[in-house]
Amino acid sequence: MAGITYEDFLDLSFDPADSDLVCTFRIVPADGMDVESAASRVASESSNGTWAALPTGEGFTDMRAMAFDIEALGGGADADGGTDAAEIKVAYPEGLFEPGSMPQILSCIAGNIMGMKAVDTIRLVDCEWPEGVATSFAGPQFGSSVRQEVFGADDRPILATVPKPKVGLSTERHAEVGYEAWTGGVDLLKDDENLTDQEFNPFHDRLVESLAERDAAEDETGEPKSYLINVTAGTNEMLERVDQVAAEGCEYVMVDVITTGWAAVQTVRERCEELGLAIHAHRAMHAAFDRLPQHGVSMRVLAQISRLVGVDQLHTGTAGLGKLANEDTVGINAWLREDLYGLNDVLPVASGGLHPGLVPDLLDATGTNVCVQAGGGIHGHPDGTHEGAKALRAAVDAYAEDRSLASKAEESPALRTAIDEWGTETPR
Ligand SMILES: O=C(O)[C@H](O)COP(=O)(O)O
Ligand SMILES: [Mg+2]
Repeated sequence: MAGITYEDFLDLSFDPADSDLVCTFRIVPADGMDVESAASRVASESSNGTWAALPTGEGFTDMRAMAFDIEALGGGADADGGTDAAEIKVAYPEGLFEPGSMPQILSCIAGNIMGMKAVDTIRLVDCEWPEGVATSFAGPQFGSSVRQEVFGADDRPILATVPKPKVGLSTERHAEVGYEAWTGGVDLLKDDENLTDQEFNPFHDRLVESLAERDAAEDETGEPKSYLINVTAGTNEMLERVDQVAAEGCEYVMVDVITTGWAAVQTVRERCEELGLAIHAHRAMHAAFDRLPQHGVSMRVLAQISRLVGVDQLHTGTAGLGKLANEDTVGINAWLREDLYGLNDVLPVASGGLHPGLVPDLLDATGTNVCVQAGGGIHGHPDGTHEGAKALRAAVDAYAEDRSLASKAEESPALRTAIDEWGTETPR
């Protein structure tokens, strides 16, 4: 090759190798740019090209990505109602990637191209991960096995709750709320995404006091209980907190995976393996990447990344039923469960505006191999947290028993009250 220009990154007859990472992008070319030119610029900028023609020759390894498939999306597919939106596929050679480094991979496939003027918008929609790249990551340590192995939950989903208000509760009150919820029937107490180590509720005190209440709740109910404590912080501080969690005898840590960053999650994953802890991933800030359908990085790809870097549980939405916008919860959950070269699966977490009246429709959509989380849908119960937890547990038990909520409510006053309060409406 004497030299390369962006045109050398498009070949519609190209057949990707099994070892290539194939990415699907949805693009809207800039005004005056045809889709072929835009597609080849995407492949060029995300591998080893730039805006100018480049010399090649001695000392150069060909690491070109290739745009090889273009499908017009037709009228109205652009944000502005235009007709030139397209879905394109780009194949990246395996050697382009540093094994086991998610930041490096993303700097290629979701890097400069996200702001490139050749496209008005660009969205990384999906990735087909080849074995070499996928297995250079650890994947989940436990995955959905926690549901049965930690909690013995059989046919029902495991249940979690976030004390509300999400921040501002004292440590003592937080732990008490945990006790009320655990003894009402939830399996997991969960911190909220913005509760870490604040003066009103310091991390280590909360860890110790909550686990003391956890032990009391286990004694009272005879059921295993656990705590998703939020270790989110700078990486070194997170590792300190992970060590504290293990030392105090908890099974899990929770990490805000988008705001901490994938490299930090990879580091936490290594420490969690040494200590035998599972990772619950909260996805706060994901919508900055995935909410606008024409641009960014899809939740599907964020979920793929989460599995590769090794979280065990991940929030994937509520199949349209809760308070948050969701992208294809069902399809994402299916991907998290598919075989991926022997890597463990991920337990999907449904959270955001759930309450007992939504449980049947939710579980019809997601199946029962999930974690169901309700904050407001427990603590907002007219009779308080304990009754709220009983109501949610009754709703999932009814599903496992193949009974309607109405029939279960005849024997569960807590569920009856929840249904009377919230019905089966989706909150906003
Ligand atoms: O972090 C979460 O999952 C949310 O705080 C859910 O809260 P909600 O159940 O009250 O919507
Ligand atoms: Mg929250």
